[in-house]
Amino acid sequence: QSLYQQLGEKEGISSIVEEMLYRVGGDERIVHHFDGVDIVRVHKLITEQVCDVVGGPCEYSGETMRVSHEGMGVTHADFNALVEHLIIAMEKHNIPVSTQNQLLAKLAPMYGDIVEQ
Ligand code: HEM
Repeated sequence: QSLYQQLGEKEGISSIVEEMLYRVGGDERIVHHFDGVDIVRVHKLITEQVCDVVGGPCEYSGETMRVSHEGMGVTHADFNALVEHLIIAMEKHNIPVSTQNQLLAKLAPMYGDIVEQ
Protein backbone atom coordinates (compact mmCIF):
# COMPACT_ATOMS: atom_id res chain seq x y z
CA GLN A 1 0.00 0.00 0.00
CA SER A 2 1.27 3.45 -0.89
CA LEU A 3 1.50 6.16 1.76
CA TYR A 4 -1.44 7.85 0.05
CA GLN A 5 -3.53 4.70 0.43
CA GLN A 6 -2.40 4.18 4.04
CA LEU A 7 -3.75 7.63 4.86
CA GLY A 8 -7.17 6.74 3.44
CA GLU A 9 -6.73 8.52 0.12
CA LYS A 10 -8.22 11.96 -0.49
CA GLU A 11 -11.21 11.37 1.76
CA GLY A 12 -9.11 10.15 4.69
CA ILE A 13 -6.62 12.99 4.30
CA SER A 14 -9.43 15.55 4.13
CA SER A 15 -10.94 14.25 7.32
CA ILE A 16 -7.58 14.11 9.14
CA VAL A 17 -6.83 17.73 8.16
CA GLU A 18 -10.33 18.75 9.25
CA GLU A 19 -9.78 17.17 12.66
CA MET A 20 -6.37 18.84 12.95
CA LEU A 21 -7.77 22.29 12.12
CA TYR A 22 -10.69 21.78 14.50
CA ARG A 23 -8.21 21.08 17.28
CA VAL A 24 -6.04 24.05 16.27
CA GLY A 25 -9.17 26.19 16.60
CA GLY A 26 -9.42 25.19 20.24
CA ASP A 27 -5.75 25.70 21.05
CA GLU A 28 -5.18 29.07 22.69
CA ARG A 29 -1.42 28.78 22.09
CA ILE A 30 -1.80 29.11 18.32
CA VAL A 31 -5.39 29.99 17.38
CA HIS A 32 -4.54 33.71 17.20
CA HIS A 33 -2.57 33.05 14.01
CA PHE A 34 -5.85 32.04 12.35
CA ASP A 35 -7.85 35.17 13.21
CA GLY A 36 -9.72 36.27 10.10
CA VAL A 37 -8.43 33.35 8.05
CA ASP A 38 -10.73 31.56 5.59
CA ILE A 39 -10.44 28.15 7.23
CA VAL A 40 -12.46 26.34 4.54
CA ARG A 41 -9.90 27.50 1.99
CA VAL A 42 -6.96 26.52 4.21
CA HIS A 43 -8.55 23.10 4.77
CA LYS A 44 -8.86 22.58 1.03
CA LEU A 45 -5.27 23.67 0.40
CA ILE A 46 -3.63 21.62 3.17
CA THR A 47 -5.63 18.56 2.07
CA GLU A 48 -4.46 19.10 -1.48
CA GLN A 49 -0.87 19.63 -0.40
CA VAL A 50 -0.75 16.52 1.80
CA CYS A 51 -2.38 14.48 -0.98
CA ASP A 52 0.28 15.81 -3.36
CA VAL A 53 3.35 15.18 -1.15
CA VAL A 54 2.31 11.61 -0.30
CA GLY A 55 2.03 10.71 -3.96
CA GLY A 56 -1.71 11.06 -4.41
CA PRO A 57 -3.43 12.26 -7.59
CA CYS A 58 -3.61 15.89 -6.47
CA GLU A 59 -1.77 18.99 -7.49
CA TYR A 60 -1.24 21.59 -4.80
CA SER A 61 -2.62 24.91 -6.06
CA GLY A 62 -1.67 27.21 -3.17
CA GLU A 63 1.21 29.49 -2.40
CA THR A 64 4.66 28.31 -1.34
CA MET A 65 5.12 27.69 2.38
CA ARG A 66 7.53 30.59 2.61
CA VAL A 67 5.18 33.11 1.03
CA SER A 68 2.00 31.93 2.76
CA HIS A 69 3.55 31.98 6.27
CA GLU A 70 5.67 35.08 5.80
CA GLY A 71 5.44 37.66 8.56
CA MET A 72 3.25 35.42 10.73
CA GLY A 73 5.99 34.94 13.29
CA VAL A 74 5.33 31.21 13.62
CA THR A 75 7.66 29.86 16.32
CA HIS A 76 9.20 26.45 16.89
CA ALA A 77 6.63 25.90 19.66
CA ASP A 78 3.75 26.91 17.35
CA PHE A 79 4.96 24.47 14.72
CA ASN A 80 5.20 21.68 17.25
CA ALA A 81 1.71 22.47 18.55
CA LEU A 82 0.22 22.10 15.08
CA VAL A 83 2.13 18.86 14.49
CA GLU A 84 0.83 17.59 17.84
CA HIS A 85 -2.73 18.14 16.60
CA LEU A 86 -1.93 16.40 13.35
CA ILE A 87 -0.61 13.38 15.26
CA ILE A 88 -3.71 13.24 17.47
CA ALA A 89 -5.90 13.55 14.36
CA MET A 90 -4.05 10.62 12.77
CA GLU A 91 -4.38 8.59 15.99
CA LYS A 92 -8.14 9.20 15.93
CA HIS A 93 -8.22 7.85 12.39
CA ASN A 94 -6.27 4.75 13.45
CA ILE A 95 -3.29 5.57 11.27
CA PRO A 96 -0.36 3.33 12.31
CA VAL A 97 2.64 5.10 13.86
CA SER A 98 4.93 4.09 11.00
CA THR A 99 2.52 5.73 8.54
CA GLN A 100 2.26 8.82 10.77
CA ASN A 101 6.03 9.09 10.76
CA GLN A 102 6.20 8.83 6.98
CA LEU A 103 3.83 11.78 6.61
CA LEU A 104 5.71 13.81 9.26
CA ALA A 105 8.94 13.14 7.37
CA LYS A 106 7.37 14.65 4.23
CA LEU A 107 6.34 17.79 6.14
CA ALA A 108 9.55 18.26 8.14
CA PRO A 109 11.47 19.87 5.24
CA MET A 110 8.86 22.68 5.24
CA TYR A 111 9.89 23.71 8.76
CA GLY A 112 12.49 26.25 7.64
CA ASP A 113 9.99 28.01 5.35
CA ILE A 114 7.25 28.24 8.00
CA VAL A 115 9.08 29.00 11.25
CA GLU A 116 10.58 32.45 11.56
CA GLN A 117 11.82 32.64 15.15
C1 HEM B 1 3.82 21.28 8.48
C2 HEM B 1 3.20 22.35 8.88
C3 HEM B 1 2.32 23.21 8.01
C4 HEM B 1 1.80 22.99 6.76
C5 HEM B 1 1.98 21.77 5.88
C6 HEM B 1 1.02 24.16 6.42
C7 HEM B 1 0.32 24.31 5.23
C8 HEM B 1 -0.38 25.43 4.87
C9 HEM B 1 -1.01 25.64 3.60
C10 HEM B 1 -1.00 24.66 2.43
C11 HEM B 1 -1.60 26.86 3.61
C12 HEM B 1 -2.36 27.54 2.46
C13 HEM B 1 -1.36 28.35 1.62
C14 HEM B 1 -2.02 29.39 0.75
O1 HEM B 1 -2.65 30.30 1.30
O2 HEM B 1 -1.91 29.31 -0.49
C15 HEM B 1 -1.36 27.42 4.92
C16 HEM B 1 -1.84 28.62 5.38
C17 HEM B 1 -1.77 29.05 6.68
N1 HEM B 1 -1.02 28.49 7.68
FE1 HEM B 1 0.07 26.82 7.55
N2 HEM B 1 1.08 25.06 7.43
C18 HEM B 1 1.85 24.52 8.44
C19 HEM B 1 2.15 25.08 9.64
C20 HEM B 1 1.53 26.19 10.16
C21 HEM B 1 1.68 26.67 11.52
C22 HEM B 1 2.57 26.02 12.57
C23 HEM B 1 0.87 27.77 11.63
C24 HEM B 1 0.62 28.62 12.83
C25 HEM B 1 0.49 28.15 14.03
C26 HEM B 1 0.23 27.98 10.35
C27 HEM B 1 -0.66 28.97 10.07
C28 HEM B 1 -1.23 29.19 8.83
C29 HEM B 1 -2.17 30.27 8.56
C30 HEM B 1 -2.69 31.29 9.58
C31 HEM B 1 -2.51 30.18 7.21
C32 HEM B 1 -3.50 31.06 6.43
C33 HEM B 1 -2.82 32.18 5.73
C34 HEM B 1 -3.84 33.06 5.05
O3 HEM B 1 -4.77 32.56 4.41
O4 HEM B 1 -3.73 34.27 5.20
N3 HEM B 1 0.65 27.01 9.47
N4 HEM B 1 -0.62 26.52 5.67
